[in-house]
Amino acid sequence: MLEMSESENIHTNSNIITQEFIALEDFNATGAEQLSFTAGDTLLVHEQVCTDWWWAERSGCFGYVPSAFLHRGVEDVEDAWQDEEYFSTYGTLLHLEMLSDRPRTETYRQVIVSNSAALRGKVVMDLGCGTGIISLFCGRLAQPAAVYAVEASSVAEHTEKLVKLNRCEDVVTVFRSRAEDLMLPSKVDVLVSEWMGNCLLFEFMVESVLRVRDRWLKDGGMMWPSSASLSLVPCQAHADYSQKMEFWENLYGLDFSCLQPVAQEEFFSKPKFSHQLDPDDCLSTPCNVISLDMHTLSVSDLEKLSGEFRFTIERSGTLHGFTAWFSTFFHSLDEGGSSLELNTGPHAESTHWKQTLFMLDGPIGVEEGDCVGGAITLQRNPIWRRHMSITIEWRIKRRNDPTFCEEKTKRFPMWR
Ligand SMILES: N=C(N)NCC[C@H]1O[C@@H](n2cnc3c(N)ncnc32)[C@H](O)[C@@H]1O
Repeated sequence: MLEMSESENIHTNSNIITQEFIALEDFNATGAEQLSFTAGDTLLVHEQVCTDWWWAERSGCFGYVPSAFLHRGVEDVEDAWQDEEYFSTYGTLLHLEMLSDRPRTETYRQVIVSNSAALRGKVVMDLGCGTGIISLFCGRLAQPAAVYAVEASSVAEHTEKLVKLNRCEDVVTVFRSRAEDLMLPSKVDVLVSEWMGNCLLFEFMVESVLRVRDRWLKDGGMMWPSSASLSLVPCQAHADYSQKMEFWENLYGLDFSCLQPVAQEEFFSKPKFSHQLDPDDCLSTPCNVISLDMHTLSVSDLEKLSGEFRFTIERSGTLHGFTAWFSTFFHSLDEGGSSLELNTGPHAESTHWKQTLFMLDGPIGVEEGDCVGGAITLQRNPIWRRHMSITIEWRIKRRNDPTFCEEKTKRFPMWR
């Protein structure tokens, strides 16, 4: 890596315009002339030497950087949060899908019912209330002093009517606003929200929940969900592999296999949402790879979350990939009361999220007793703030062949 003094003789070209770029992901230099950086770093590009490599500076150090890892500065991005598109999506009766999700909606109802006594006289905020069903549970199944039903999309117009129709207007007040922009009459005792996206974090509504917690939750107040975890399991996915990959090998007697690399890129380079994992396709006992405490988690923690895993294969089969899902936990307002759990995994009643499948670049036969270790990293997109990439690193060791060790890594954008 070159220091400031050495570099001035190499790239002094007065008509070069230095431009600021943001690093989309980590880059580890593989040569002295390259410059390492971390996702989110700001780099000054002094010369776009060629298409793929630019001459750049970070904190007084210079070197070549891969242009594919960089994006123009955030100020160039019109709408890093894509709020207009995001909230217009939720202004529709997309809420029917969420209301139809019985395990999800019933869990929140159970939380209110089992805490109804402790909620008496409390002030509750329902962040991102949608049609307001959680607020209506509070108004009808408990006796809080007030419920602030906060919703930024146009569905809030309907929420007002639903509050009146269900005779909750004395307790529930609807605020049509981004929660971050709220001015409230008081802090709240309970901040309840159904913020979870695919793979737990997609949409990153969780950032809004944390910012509102820091601004409006009383000291000692309750977050519902109180904690969340991401689980992972090595799995088979014969149907997906057959339908998207083997499909091309013999098409009406014709060989279309030259399209398989295209299919690999098109179907398996990104995660598959709403995957229904058959418990019999789990090759091991699932494990928690990431746990979030909603009372202490900070917004900066969201930039990069990672966890390690170590699976022992419990049944011989084909490792096609890994499947992820989340659980959320709701602590009781009563000291020592039991928590409630919403589990979106393959062994629980199916929810509208189902699970998320990460297909590897080729199936691998595994035997009982083999070991699959590694790590998963959720790297938030420094430009497109509702997006992230999930990188899975794994290594396979075979019980019957101590000389075998295959290590690979794959990065899945969700979606940018
Ligand atoms: N993945 C989810 N659970 N998404 C639920 C999102 C619901 O919360 C609403 N919402 C999301 N972020 C916000 C916010 N910062 N302020 C108010 N409402 C929000 C959104 O309009 C939709 O009704």
